[in-house]
Amino acid sequence: MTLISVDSVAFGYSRKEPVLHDVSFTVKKGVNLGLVGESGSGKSTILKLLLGLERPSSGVIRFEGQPMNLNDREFMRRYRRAVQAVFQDPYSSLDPRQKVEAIIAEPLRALKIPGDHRAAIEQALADVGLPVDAISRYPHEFSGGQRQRIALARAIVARPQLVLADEAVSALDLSTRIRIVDLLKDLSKAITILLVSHDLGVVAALCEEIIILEKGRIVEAGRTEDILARPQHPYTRKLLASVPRMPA
Ligand SMILES: Nc1ncnc2c1ncn2[C@@H]1O[C@H](COP(=O)(O)OP(=O)(O)OP(=O)(O)O)[C@@H](O)[C@H]1O
Repeated sequence: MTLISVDSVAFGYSRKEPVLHDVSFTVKKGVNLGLVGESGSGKSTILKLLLGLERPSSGVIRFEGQPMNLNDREFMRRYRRAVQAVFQDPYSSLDPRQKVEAIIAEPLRALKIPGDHRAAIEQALADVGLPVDAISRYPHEFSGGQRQRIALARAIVARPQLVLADEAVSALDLSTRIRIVDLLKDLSKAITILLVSHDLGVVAALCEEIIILEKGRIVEAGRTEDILARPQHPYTRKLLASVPRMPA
Protein backbone atom coordinates (compact mmCIF):
# COMPACT_ATOMS: atom_id res chain seq x y z
CA MET A 1 0.00 0.00 0.00
CA THR A 2 1.31 3.43 -0.93
CA LEU A 3 1.52 5.80 2.03
CA ILE A 4 3.03 8.79 0.29
CA SER A 5 3.63 9.53 -3.34
CA VAL A 6 5.82 12.35 -4.54
CA ASP A 7 4.98 13.17 -8.13
CA SER A 8 7.26 15.31 -10.35
CA VAL A 9 8.10 17.68 -7.52
CA ALA A 10 10.32 20.69 -8.14
CA PHE A 11 11.37 23.21 -5.52
CA GLY A 12 13.70 26.17 -4.98
CA TYR A 13 14.26 28.38 -1.95
CA SER A 14 14.55 31.22 -4.45
CA ARG A 15 13.08 31.49 -7.95
CA LYS A 16 16.48 31.58 -9.58
CA GLU A 17 17.99 28.50 -8.01
CA PRO A 18 15.98 25.30 -8.14
CA VAL A 19 17.11 22.77 -5.54
CA LEU A 20 14.90 19.82 -6.56
CA HIS A 21 14.11 18.85 -10.14
CA ASP A 22 11.33 16.47 -11.16
CA VAL A 23 11.54 14.27 -8.06
CA SER A 24 9.14 11.30 -8.01
CA PHE A 25 9.00 8.36 -5.61
CA THR A 26 6.62 6.46 -3.39
CA VAL A 27 6.82 5.43 0.24
CA LYS A 28 5.12 2.08 0.72
CA LYS A 29 3.79 0.79 4.00
CA GLY A 30 6.23 -1.66 5.55
CA VAL A 31 9.09 -0.84 3.17
CA ASN A 32 11.82 1.27 4.76
CA LEU A 33 13.18 3.79 2.30
CA GLY A 34 16.62 5.40 2.37
CA LEU A 35 17.31 8.75 0.80
CA VAL A 36 21.03 9.02 0.10
CA GLY A 37 23.17 11.74 -1.39
CA GLU A 38 26.08 14.01 -0.67
CA SER A 39 25.77 17.16 1.37
CA GLY A 40 23.62 19.68 -0.50
CA SER A 41 21.94 17.10 -2.75
CA GLY A 42 18.50 18.07 -1.40
CA LYS A 43 17.71 15.33 1.12
CA SER A 44 16.62 17.61 3.97
CA THR A 45 14.67 19.75 1.51
CA ILE A 46 12.63 16.70 0.53
CA LEU A 47 11.92 16.09 4.22
CA LYS A 48 10.83 19.72 4.67
CA LEU A 49 8.35 19.25 1.82
CA LEU A 50 7.12 15.99 3.36
CA LEU A 51 6.68 17.73 6.71
CA GLY A 52 4.72 20.55 5.11
CA LEU A 53 7.33 23.15 6.10
CA GLU A 54 7.77 24.10 2.44
CA ARG A 55 5.49 23.75 -0.59
CA PRO A 56 6.58 22.32 -3.95
CA SER A 57 6.89 24.94 -6.69
CA SER A 58 5.41 22.31 -9.01
CA GLY A 59 4.28 18.72 -8.71
CA VAL A 60 2.16 17.03 -6.05
CA ILE A 61 2.71 15.15 -2.80
CA ARG A 62 -0.11 12.77 -1.86
CA PHE A 63 -0.85 11.01 1.39
CA GLU A 64 -2.98 7.89 1.02
CA GLY A 65 -3.95 9.17 -2.42
CA GLN A 66 -5.08 12.61 -1.27
CA PRO A 67 -3.06 15.67 -2.37
CA MET A 68 -1.35 17.33 0.58
CA ASN A 69 -3.17 20.52 1.44
CA LEU A 70 -1.55 22.61 4.16
CA ASN A 71 -4.75 24.67 4.50
CA ASP A 72 -6.97 21.68 5.20
CA ARG A 73 -6.80 21.36 8.98
CA GLU A 74 -8.55 18.01 9.15
CA PHE A 75 -6.24 16.54 6.51
CA MET A 76 -3.13 17.96 8.22
CA ARG A 77 -4.22 16.57 11.58
CA ARG A 78 -4.58 13.11 10.06
CA TYR A 79 -1.25 13.54 8.28
CA ARG A 80 0.63 14.67 11.39
CA ARG A 81 -0.77 11.76 13.32
CA ALA A 82 0.51 9.40 10.62
CA VAL A 83 3.87 11.04 9.91
CA GLN A 84 6.34 11.98 12.65
CA ALA A 85 10.00 13.01 12.48
CA VAL A 86 13.32 12.58 14.28
CA PHE A 87 16.24 14.93 13.63
CA GLN A 88 19.97 14.73 13.67
CA ASP A 89 21.06 16.44 16.81
CA PRO A 90 19.88 14.78 20.02
CA TYR A 91 21.29 17.75 21.97
CA SER A 92 19.30 20.56 20.39
CA SER A 93 16.10 18.72 19.46
CA LEU A 94 14.91 18.24 23.06
CA ASP A 95 13.77 21.21 25.17
CA PRO A 96 16.18 21.25 28.16
CA ARG A 97 13.56 22.84 30.45
CA GLN A 98 11.03 20.07 30.01
CA LYS A 99 10.99 16.71 31.73
CA VAL A 100 11.04 13.65 29.52
CA GLU A 101 7.35 13.05 30.24
CA ALA A 102 6.35 16.43 28.80
CA ILE A 103 8.73 16.03 25.84
CA ILE A 104 7.31 12.67 24.82
CA ALA A 105 3.73 13.79 25.49
CA GLU A 106 4.02 16.67 23.01
CA PRO A 107 2.48 14.91 19.95
CA LEU A 108 -0.33 13.49 22.12
CA ARG A 109 -1.16 17.01 23.31
CA ALA A 110 -0.67 18.73 19.98
CA LEU A 111 -2.81 16.17 18.17
CA LYS A 112 -5.37 16.11 21.01
CA ILE A 113 -5.20 12.35 21.19
CA PRO A 114 -7.59 11.02 23.79
CA GLY A 115 -6.79 8.25 26.26
CA ASP A 116 -4.22 7.55 28.95
CA HIS A 117 -1.17 9.62 28.00
CA ARG A 118 0.93 8.35 30.88
CA ALA A 119 0.44 4.75 29.76
CA ALA A 120 1.28 5.66 26.15
CA ILE A 121 4.48 7.42 27.27
CA GLU A 122 5.55 4.47 29.39
CA GLN A 123 4.95 2.13 26.46
CA ALA A 124 6.98 4.37 24.13
CA LEU A 125 9.86 4.43 26.66
CA ALA A 126 9.76 0.64 26.85
CA ASP A 127 9.71 0.41 23.04
CA VAL A 128 12.93 2.42 22.78
CA GLY A 129 14.63 0.56 25.62
CA LEU A 130 14.59 3.27 28.32
CA PRO A 131 13.55 2.66 31.94
CA VAL A 132 10.21 4.01 33.14
CA ASP A 133 11.90 6.28 35.70
CA ALA A 134 13.34 8.32 32.78
CA ILE A 135 9.92 9.98 32.72
CA SER A 136 10.68 12.38 35.58
CA ARG A 137 14.19 13.33 34.45
CA TYR A 138 15.57 16.09 32.21
CA PRO A 139 17.37 15.64 28.86
CA HIS A 140 20.76 16.75 30.25
CA GLU A 141 20.77 13.66 32.47
CA PHE A 142 21.07 11.42 29.40
CA SER A 143 23.80 10.49 26.92
CA GLY A 144 23.57 11.29 23.21
CA GLY A 145 22.31 7.80 22.37
CA GLN A 146 19.73 7.93 25.16
CA ARG A 147 18.56 11.35 23.98
CA GLN A 148 18.07 9.97 20.52
CA ARG A 149 15.95 7.22 22.12
CA ILE A 150 13.87 9.94 23.84
CA ALA A 151 13.42 11.70 20.49
CA LEU A 152 12.36 8.38 18.98
CA ALA A 153 9.91 7.74 21.83
CA ARG A 154 8.35 11.14 21.09
CA ALA A 155 8.14 10.23 17.38
CA ILE A 156 6.37 6.92 18.00
CA VAL A 157 4.17 7.73 21.00
CA ALA A 158 1.16 8.60 18.83
CA ARG A 159 1.67 5.36 16.86
CA PRO A 160 2.40 6.96 13.47
CA GLN A 161 2.56 4.98 10.25
CA LEU A 162 5.76 6.64 9.09
CA VAL A 163 8.78 8.15 10.84
CA LEU A 164 11.01 10.52 8.89
CA ALA A 165 14.54 10.31 10.27
CA ASP A 166 17.02 12.97 9.14
CA GLU A 167 20.60 11.82 9.76
CA ALA A 168 19.20 10.46 12.99
CA VAL A 169 22.30 8.48 13.84
CA SER A 170 25.08 10.58 12.30
CA ALA A 171 25.94 12.50 15.45
CA LEU A 172 26.43 9.32 17.49
CA ASP A 173 29.59 7.32 18.02
CA LEU A 174 29.90 4.04 16.13
CA SER A 175 28.71 1.58 18.78
CA THR A 176 25.76 3.81 19.78
CA ARG A 177 24.96 4.25 16.10
CA ILE A 178 24.81 0.48 15.62
CA ARG A 179 22.50 0.14 18.65
CA ILE A 180 20.15 2.86 17.40
CA VAL A 181 20.06 1.33 13.91
CA ASP A 182 19.15 -2.01 15.55
CA LEU A 183 16.42 -0.23 17.50
CA LEU A 184 15.09 1.41 14.33
CA LYS A 185 15.06 -1.99 12.67
CA ASP A 186 13.05 -3.35 15.56
CA LEU A 187 10.59 -0.43 15.51
CA SER A 188 10.19 -0.76 11.76
CA LYS A 189 8.30 -4.02 12.26
CA ALA A 190 5.36 -1.75 13.16
CA ILE A 191 6.31 1.62 11.66
CA THR A 192 7.73 2.44 8.24
CA ILE A 193 10.92 4.49 8.27
CA LEU A 194 12.19 7.00 5.74
CA LEU A 195 15.84 7.49 6.59
CA VAL A 196 17.83 10.36 5.19
CA SER A 197 21.58 9.94 5.29
CA HIS A 198 24.79 10.59 3.44
CA ASP A 199 25.95 7.23 4.84
CA LEU A 200 25.05 4.44 2.44
CA GLY A 201 26.21 1.88 5.03
CA VAL A 202 23.59 2.91 7.62
CA VAL A 203 20.88 3.10 4.99
CA ALA A 204 21.76 -0.34 3.60
CA ALA A 205 21.49 -1.83 7.11
CA LEU A 206 17.93 -0.60 7.56
CA CYS A 207 16.21 0.08 4.26
CA GLU A 208 14.76 -2.29 1.69
CA GLU A 209 14.70 0.44 -0.94
CA ILE A 210 17.05 3.29 -1.72
CA ILE A 211 16.87 6.53 -3.65
CA ILE A 212 20.12 8.14 -4.71
CA LEU A 213 19.97 11.89 -5.03
CA GLU A 214 22.53 14.02 -6.84
CA LYS A 215 22.15 17.80 -7.08
CA GLY A 216 18.40 17.61 -6.55
CA ARG A 217 17.76 14.83 -9.06
CA ILE A 218 17.12 11.15 -8.49
CA VAL A 219 19.87 9.35 -10.39
CA GLU A 220 19.06 5.84 -9.22
CA ALA A 221 16.32 4.14 -7.21
CA GLY A 222 15.33 0.60 -6.41
CA ARG A 223 15.84 -2.35 -4.12
CA THR A 224 18.83 -1.92 -1.83
CA GLU A 225 20.37 -5.28 -2.66
CA ASP A 226 20.17 -4.60 -6.41
CA ILE A 227 21.72 -1.17 -6.06
CA LEU A 228 24.52 -2.39 -3.83
CA ALA A 229 25.23 -5.37 -6.09
CA ARG A 230 24.90 -3.53 -9.41
CA PRO A 231 25.14 0.24 -9.04
CA GLN A 232 24.28 1.72 -12.44
CA HIS A 233 25.18 5.36 -12.00
CA PRO A 234 28.76 6.61 -11.55
CA TYR A 235 27.60 8.78 -8.63
CA THR A 236 26.22 5.70 -6.84
CA ARG A 237 29.52 3.90 -7.42
CA LYS A 238 31.33 6.87 -5.94
CA LEU A 239 29.07 6.85 -2.86
CA LEU A 240 29.55 3.10 -2.49
CA ALA A 241 33.31 3.45 -2.69
CA SER A 242 33.20 5.92 0.19
CA VAL A 243 31.45 3.50 2.59
CA PRO A 244 34.02 2.53 5.18
CA ARG A 245 34.62 -1.20 5.27
CA MET A 246 34.16 -2.76 8.70
CA PRO A 247 36.90 -5.10 9.79
CA ALA A 248 35.67 -8.68 9.46
N1 LIG B 1 16.80 27.65 3.97
C1 LIG B 1 17.50 27.63 2.83
N2 LIG B 1 17.60 28.72 2.06
C2 LIG B 1 18.29 28.69 0.89
N3 LIG B 1 18.93 27.62 0.40
C3 LIG B 1 18.87 26.49 1.13
C4 LIG B 1 18.17 26.43 2.38
N4 LIG B 1 18.29 25.17 2.88
C5 LIG B 1 19.03 24.48 1.97
N5 LIG B 1 19.38 25.27 0.93
C6 LIG B 1 20.14 24.83 -0.26
O1 LIG B 1 19.43 23.78 -0.87
C7 LIG B 1 20.32 22.78 -1.36
C8 LIG B 1 19.93 21.43 -0.78
O2 LIG B 1 20.11 21.47 0.63
P1 LIG B 1 19.65 20.31 1.60
O3 LIG B 1 19.84 20.79 2.99
O4 LIG B 1 18.32 19.82 1.22
O5 LIG B 1 20.72 19.18 1.25
P2 LIG B 1 21.11 17.87 2.05
O6 LIG B 1 21.29 16.82 1.01
O7 LIG B 1 20.11 17.60 3.11
O8 LIG B 1 22.51 18.24 2.67
P3 LIG B 1 23.16 17.82 4.11
O9 LIG B 1 23.49 16.36 3.98
O10 LIG B 1 24.38 18.68 4.17
O11 LIG B 1 22.14 18.12 5.15
C9 LIG B 1 21.72 23.24 -0.98
O12 LIG B 1 22.29 23.84 -2.11
C10 LIG B 1 21.48 24.24 0.11
O13 LIG B 1 22.49 25.21 0.12
